[in-house]
Amino acid sequence: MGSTSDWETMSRAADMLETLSIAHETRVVSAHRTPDRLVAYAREAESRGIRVIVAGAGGAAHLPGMVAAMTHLPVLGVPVRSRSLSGLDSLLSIVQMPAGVPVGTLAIGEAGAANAALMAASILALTDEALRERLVAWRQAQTDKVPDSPQ
Ligand SMILES: Nc1c(C(=O)O)ncn1[C@@H]1O[C@H](COP(=O)(O)O)[C@@H](O)[C@H]1O
Repeated sequence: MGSTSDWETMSRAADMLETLSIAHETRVVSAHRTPDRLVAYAREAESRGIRVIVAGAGGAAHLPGMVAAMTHLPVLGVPVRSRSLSGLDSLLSIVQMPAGVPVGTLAIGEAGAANAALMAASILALTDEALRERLVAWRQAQTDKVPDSPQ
């Protein structure tokens, strides 16, 4: 994430990864404030064994796109809700990538963060049968919790 202030949102992704027993790390990396850290993180991620990167940022959210420019790993972007423009700025900054450098962009805020983790799980489950089973079970539990009437 671009700032510690994003953690309230991005912790939803970490919680979901925890729930699905997916190994993960959390880092604060900013294209604007820590550009050298960004370059090192993006360039070294694949060789460190990372398989999917979830990048959350708000406002002028260049982080996901810059990471995607420097790695061949899948990058999932989460637009964090901003104070001034409620995250519309974050969304547009992340989603409007030029052709050739994709960022899989999720919804603004907590739902987007949780869904980024679920999307990462789906990607990883393609080559991990045990994870696929945990993901299917989680989805089924979600379905089972939905009442068929409001009262
Ligand atoms: N969008 C970016 C980037 C980046 O894109 O690299 N780095 C920080 N930020 C964002 O600035 C917002 C305000 O940050 P502060 O709360 O630290 O002032 C955060 O949502 C962060 O993601």
